[in-house]
Amino acid sequence: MNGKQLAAEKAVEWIEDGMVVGLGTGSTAYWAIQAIGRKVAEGLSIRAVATSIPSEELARELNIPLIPWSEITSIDVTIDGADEVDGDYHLVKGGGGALLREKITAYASKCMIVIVDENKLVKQLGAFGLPVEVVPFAWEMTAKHLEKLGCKAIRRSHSDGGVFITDNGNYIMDCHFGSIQDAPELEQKLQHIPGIVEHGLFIGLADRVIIGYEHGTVKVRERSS
Ligand SMILES: O=C(CO)[C@H](O)[C@H](O)COP(=O)(O)O
Repeated sequence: MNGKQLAAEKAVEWIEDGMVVGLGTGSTAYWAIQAIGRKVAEGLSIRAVATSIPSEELARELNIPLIPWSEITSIDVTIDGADEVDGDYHLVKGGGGALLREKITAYASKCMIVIVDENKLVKQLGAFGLPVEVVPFAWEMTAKHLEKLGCKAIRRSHSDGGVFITDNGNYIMDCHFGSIQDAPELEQKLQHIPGIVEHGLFIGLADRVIIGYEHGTVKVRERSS
């Protein structure tokens, strides 16, 4: 098992019968969805919501019962990956472009479990370009406002050059800060720019971080509230 799979297998231990579960997005969340699918096949009774169309499709393939958002008031536990995690449980997310649905899901969750391999742990956020979802209207202007915060903002494309469009019909600007000195302060600044739908800084949302190491061990870190 690689570090991502180890973390995912550990995380599903927190899922109990009757829970509403949030399914994350990405190559680490993939392993968690697989493990949940296995448990459902063995008789675990849960209901789930997904953070992206690919995760929803995977859940369907594995017969994980999905429910509409209109039928729930909160989520018991969400298991999702991250692109960067610092020592204060601040995250950068959105490498897979699903940050808006991921943040809606994390915010609605009683417990957000973040699963990563050791490569995602950082002293300071920002080496990974911060994904910011923006509406297509006047996106060039929104990019200029983003760059005033000290980054280089690049509209995300596919390898064939086509513009990346999110599940919500928006663009992603990857904002290269190099290092983010004060993530909560940057979060506040981002809230004020019109045109931004959501950004990939997750502050105060992660409750537990599970780290899988290549040599086969797993560490669990709990955030004290
Ligand atoms: O935020 C995400 C998708 O929007 C992912 O959780 C993040 O990009 C980590 O992905 P991976 O587990 O593939 O490294």
